[in-house]
Amino acid sequence: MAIQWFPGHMNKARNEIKEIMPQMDVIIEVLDARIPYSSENPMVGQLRGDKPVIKIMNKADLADPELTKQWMEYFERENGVKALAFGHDKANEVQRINALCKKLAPHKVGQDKQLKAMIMGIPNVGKSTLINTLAGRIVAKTGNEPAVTKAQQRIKLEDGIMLYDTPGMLWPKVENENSGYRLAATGAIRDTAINYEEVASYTAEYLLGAYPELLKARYKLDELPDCDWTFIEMAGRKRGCVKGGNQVDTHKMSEILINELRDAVIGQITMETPEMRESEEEMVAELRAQAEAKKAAREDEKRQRRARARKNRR
Ligand SMILES: Nc1nc2c(ncn2[C@@H]2O[C@H](COP(=O)(O)OP(=O)(O)OP(=O)(O)O)[C@@H](O)[C@H]2O)c(=O)[nH]1
Repeated sequence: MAIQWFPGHMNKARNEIKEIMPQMDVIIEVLDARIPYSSENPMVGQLRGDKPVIKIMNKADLADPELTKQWMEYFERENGVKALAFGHDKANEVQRINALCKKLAPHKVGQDKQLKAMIMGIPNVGKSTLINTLAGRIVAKTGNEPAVTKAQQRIKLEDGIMLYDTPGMLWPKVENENSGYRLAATGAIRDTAINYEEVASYTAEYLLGAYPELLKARYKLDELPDCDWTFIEMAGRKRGCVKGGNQVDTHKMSEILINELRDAVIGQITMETPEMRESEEEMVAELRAQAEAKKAAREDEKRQRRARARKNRR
């Protein structure tokens, strides 16, 4: 599934971040705890240099607590990275972020000093909600639709911290098709850009492997389906998604599955593990290398053709 969704303000954001990054003391990266790999912004890795990063595993109330723990340990193995998990109730967490910022940039703590923290995150991870909680007032617009945050702003927090907000960003091209499905399933991609049936099929296959009992219980299935489409069939009938000719309305059942996954009514589900990240990164690197080799071969062929033409002209 190719993702055709890249608002122009995201390009602008990249340039803005590049420009202000050198002044920053700490980067706060907001992730969706259900997809910690796919909701990572590649710009953080590309532009951070050796700046400390706090990874916020947001929406942890919707995610699998055991996997959230594993992800945090995994992230913290990287130099200068700390991870915190936040759910809906963020008010109690403000002190934890402030204290961590200060711990990571102690040279910016004290009278007349200002610690600059940049907050980054792909659309709809809950960045604005977190900013409002940190600020203790409404400074950022929140909403359930991705790409609500559009302009950059600075927010003065207590304790001498200046928070730099950046517009929501998704990367220019999602090279990993599986990430595309998971971003769509959890709601990071606009609904108009997704094919419900494809996303539901991917989701059902993943859930059958990782959380079969939750699926069985939620959809009151007597037995475990053997594949994604058997699941859509069985669950569709249980839910009364049937149209003319006693056919299952697969589109309707697909919508139900995705909406129930997003609302966590199936259970606390995480769609990625650190192992998946490792293997998919390898796959992406391989695909990239293959594409580059193909491009080099094409250019080589062109060069040879030009050389032959020159020779023939002589
Ligand atoms: N369950 C749950 N929902 C959350 C949490 N944090 C935010 N949300 C919801 O997620 C949705 C998106 O939140 P926003 O704060 O608008 O997200 P954003 O990252 O600023 O989005 P953009 O403006 O598109 O960049 C809203 O419906 C929030 O209520 C959380 O910790 N748990």
